[in-house]
Amino acid sequence: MTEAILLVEDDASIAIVITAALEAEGLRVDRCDSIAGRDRLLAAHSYGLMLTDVMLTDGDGIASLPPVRAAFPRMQVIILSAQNTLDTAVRASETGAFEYFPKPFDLEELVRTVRQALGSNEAADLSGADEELGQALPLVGRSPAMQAVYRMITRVLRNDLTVLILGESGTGKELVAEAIHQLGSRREGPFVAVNTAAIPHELIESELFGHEKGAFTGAVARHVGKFEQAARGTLFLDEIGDMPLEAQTRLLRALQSGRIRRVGGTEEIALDCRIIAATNRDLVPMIASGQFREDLYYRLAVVPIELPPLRERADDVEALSRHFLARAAADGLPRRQLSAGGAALLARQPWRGNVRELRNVIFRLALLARDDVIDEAAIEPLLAGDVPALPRAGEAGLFPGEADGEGIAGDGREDFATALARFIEEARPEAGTLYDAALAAFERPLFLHALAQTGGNQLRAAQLLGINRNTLRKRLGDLGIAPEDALTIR
Ligand SMILES: Nc1ncnc2c1ncn2[C@@H]1O[C@H](COP(=O)(O)OP(=O)(O)OP(=O)(O)O)[C@@H](O)[C@H]1O
Repeated sequence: MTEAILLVEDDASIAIVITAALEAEGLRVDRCDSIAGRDRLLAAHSYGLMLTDVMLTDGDGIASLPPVRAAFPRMQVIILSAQNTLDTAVRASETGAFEYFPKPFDLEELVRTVRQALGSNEAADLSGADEELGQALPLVGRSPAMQAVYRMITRVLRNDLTVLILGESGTGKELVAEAIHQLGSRREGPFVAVNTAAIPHELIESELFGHEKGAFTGAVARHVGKFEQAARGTLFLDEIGDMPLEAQTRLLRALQSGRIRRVGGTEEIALDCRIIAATNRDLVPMIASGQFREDLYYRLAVVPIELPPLRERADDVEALSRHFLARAAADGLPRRQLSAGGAALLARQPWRGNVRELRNVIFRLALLARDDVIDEAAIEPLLAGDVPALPRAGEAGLFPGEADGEGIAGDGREDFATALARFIEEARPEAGTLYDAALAAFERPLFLHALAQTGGNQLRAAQLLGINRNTLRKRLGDLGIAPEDALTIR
């Protein structure tokens, strides 16, 4: 069943037009004109998608979005705005919105995008449709190993027991943590994920516990840490095996006492979140060598859930592959089928990067394959690593060698400066055009690469590049690149 849409728009005429267009498509739309109205509807109903204006009567639709995104991570968001400034576009893209529509917009394009956004939800749902846990679980796989994982998940849904998820990188640890949150009793609260390995050591405590203004040099304002941000929800501590010892000690103290104190603070704050930790490290030898606190291990591993590597559940590879093909199609890539031979070949691979690697291979196949049916012949070159690192548009580029798929840096051994010098010498662009020509030569493979990585999704490509989406759109136009060009790689 298609999910309902929440429209937050205070311009009545625009709201009427959008509602009519979506209802004509058989979609159900609930409407409100303020942030307060939005929050009331969100608390009472479930939506697959929210369309929101930015300037609302009682506040800013973007600024008020983060808690909504955290509380309803599966709900897609499309931002509509008349404030077509760079700032609004940047802020919209920072929220991870599915799309950003500057007003006036093309109604047909909006309806198409709504369908696409809902489609990506449905694709995510398809997988778990008849699993024991019902529609909401986005985990795919019916192997005995995954059945054991599902059973463990069901055991922690109606309690707050601390869960430790163990498994190699890419086995789906974060997905399991999200599933526990979404299906569990804290689903109305936020899911806050922290990658402890990605935070500089000296900032871990302040990130987790927060700090008071002036607690240390640079602490110019009070900072609310992840524990507090996760109030009423779930705190996911990823890569726990990489946490420095002092932070482990503080974490242990927090878990033991059920209270935290901000760095530099005196006030004790009661913990109100479920803790899920994960690691791809083998903690037992780390305990033996003194790198990981044994008492913390036992605190965290109240309920251990072990995700086996994909090579030990080869039975799941076919279902996962089909699932990712559906996801790719929902993301706008060509819809592909997998032949029986192709599925068998994929199931035989070692998948050292586990499900993440399989996912990447399937997305690349969806993008690169010449035929709609993916068979052994289409898969083999990818497994052999026989794919150019940077996709090309299928036309001669400005850099020598680009037309041969070698990208900007020629044969890959040449550094960028040398390639540029060679370009200036050999391409001999007309006087006054050198800068633009060089920029185009640099941007073309870069943008195609970003589009290929994101399945042609411009918003996500812009996020990957770290540039504004409108800038990307404009440059693609200037360069004559259509997002589909990323799909034309032979
Ligand atoms: N059973 C599954 N069904 C569907 N998708 C999956 C499954 N397992 C993993 N994935 C997908 O594979 C990718 C990697 O999963 P995830 O990030 O959860 O792995 P991880 O174990 O947390 O990795 P890391 O240790 O590197 O953080 C994600 O895109 C995730 O959605």
